[in-house]
Amino acid sequence: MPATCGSRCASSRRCTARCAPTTARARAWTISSPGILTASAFAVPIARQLLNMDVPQELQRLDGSALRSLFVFIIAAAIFNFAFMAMVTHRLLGRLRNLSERDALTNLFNRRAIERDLQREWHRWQRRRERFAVLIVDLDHFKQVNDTLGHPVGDEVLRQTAERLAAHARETDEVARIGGEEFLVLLPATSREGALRVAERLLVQLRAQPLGPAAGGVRMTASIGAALVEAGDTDVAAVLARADRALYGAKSQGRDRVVFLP
Ligand SMILES: Nc1nc2c(ncn2[C@@H]2O[C@H](COP(=O)(O)OP(=O)(O)OP(=O)(O)O)[C@@H](O)[C@H]2O)c(=O)[nH]1
Repeated sequence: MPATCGSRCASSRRCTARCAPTTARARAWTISSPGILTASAFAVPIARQLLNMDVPQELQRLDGSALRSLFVFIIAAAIFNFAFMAMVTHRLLGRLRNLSERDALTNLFNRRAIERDLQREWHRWQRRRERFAVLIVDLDHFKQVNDTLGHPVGDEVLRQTAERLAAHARETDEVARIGGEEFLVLLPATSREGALRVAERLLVQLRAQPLGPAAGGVRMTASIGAALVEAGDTDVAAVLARADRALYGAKSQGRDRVVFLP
């Protein structure tokens, strides 16, 4: 278990609020506005040049219908260019967003993304009294895998563990990698019993089958600290602190188990 576990929730960086619905548009504007301003700065002198230009003799000789065709062609080319650039920008923004929200090794949500979603659930809880639970899942004795089979196999263990967690969480739950061998499962709109059922299922799925050959065929277990949002909680950090303490309890009681606090 990382040494920082106990202090995690005291950190304001971990629990920073990000308001999901408005940020995507705000981010897109922040990224594209310098481009728009630069383009405008160039557009004015270029337009002046064009207005001052003499019409070439070849163009002067064109009749009405040829001029119309040329005009239509120029407009069509401009529209095509605009649509193409808009599509490229849209794809790039999508990729950027994906990169900023995903863990590079496992492709699960990263800490930043799950913090945003934790805040969203916190607001739901405050507005509608909809309870959410968190599970902190920490692999047992993972260091031994690295020490005996090497770091690349350790990485594969993390990847395959991530796949199993994601495959056996509920459709509406979110799984994130928040540290080396530590994962967080966010369970929206749930009860203590519901969260316990999911936690037990994840433990069974991890220990039931050894991982694949690329992960050394090792059989991994995990310890889970679980917590449900309570009336006395002042923020998300309070819930995470309880899950952290529960995880510590699961480790000290012998690992491969879930402990629920309070
Ligand atoms: N392969 C690999 N190892 C990592 C990564 N991130 C962290 N680690 C290793 O994970 C190990 C975690 O060790 P510990 O915190 O002692 O945890 P543990 O061995 O699972 O022990 P318990 O949690 O107490 O059961 C350390 O050896 C880290 O170097 C990673 O991305 N890839």
